Amino acid sequence: MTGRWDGVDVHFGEEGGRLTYGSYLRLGQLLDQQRLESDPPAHDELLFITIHQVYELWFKQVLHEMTASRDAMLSGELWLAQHLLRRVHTIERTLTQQVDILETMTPQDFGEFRHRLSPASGFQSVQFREIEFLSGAKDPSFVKRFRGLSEAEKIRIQQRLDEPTLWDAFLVVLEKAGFATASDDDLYKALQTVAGDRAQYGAVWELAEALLQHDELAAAWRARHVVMVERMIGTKPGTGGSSGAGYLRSRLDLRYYPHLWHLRTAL
Ligand code: HEM
Ligand SMILES: N[C@@H](CC(=O)c1ccccc1NC=O)C(=O)O
Repeated sequence: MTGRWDGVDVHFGEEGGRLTYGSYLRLGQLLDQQRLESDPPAHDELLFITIHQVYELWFKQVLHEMTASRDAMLSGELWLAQHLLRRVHTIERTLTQQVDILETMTPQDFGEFRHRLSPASGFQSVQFREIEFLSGAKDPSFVKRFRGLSEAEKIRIQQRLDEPTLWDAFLVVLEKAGFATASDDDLYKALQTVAGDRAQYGAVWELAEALLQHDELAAAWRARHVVMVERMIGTKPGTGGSSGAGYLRSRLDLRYYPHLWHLRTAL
């Protein structure tokens, strides 16, 4: 296609000759990654795969932003740290809303291919566990429970166990602002002072709020996921070998930043 722009002929989509929409976004590879297990194909299995792949793409983005936010805290760039966390919040809201799409699938239609999925389950999502670890909830017992990880995945998850979390980085922020954080008492004193003097500690307060928001949104996803599970499979055990909804309910009280929640009672 040819057009005119400021008197210059432009051949739309041909600038540079090589890069195209599809080649830039690797659509050939991306759109060839949805392979059904069911045979004959169950109609809803494409939706199930697509939803999970979209989740994993957003998990990758969330890890990218959380890592940069953690590093920004460590180097004292507080505005950037909260800015990136706000982007994470927006993605997290989208991830919870996506449950609506999957819930257009009925239990009967899920039942057409569910038996093919065992022993796979969301339990084995490495990026999901990386997000938990980087947030602050490091639980090495999950690493042992993974099966069939690639070498690259093993290295990645171990690295997440070894590196500082968002919470570690926030403690560094408090220390650089002049607070002691060694004991719980020190920490609550610091958080109270920040909360009570936002004129002076506005950037630190905003960061604490952004962390709490991340925690709340993760809890909202867990709550939404378990209700979806009850709707889909009732109290059946999970394909991943857990009790199913019972196991998922046992994780609902998980909080990344219990100190920030505890503080609310004192505000
Ligand atoms: C029909 C829809 C779904 C059902 C019935 C379902 C069911 C379950 C069950 C029963 C478990 C416990 C592990 C086991 O299988 O024994 C589980 C864990 C999990 N699922 Fe799903 N799930 C669904 C959709 C999703 C989606 C869309 C995601 C997004 C990635 C997801 C991510 C996870 C994660 C990360 C875990 C591990 C949670 C943890 O250990 O705290 N699930 N799911
Ligand atoms: N665990 C689910 C199956 C399931 O949802 C699933 C299976 C394979 C890969 C990802 C899954 N998603 C979340 O667990 C079930 O027990 O029905």
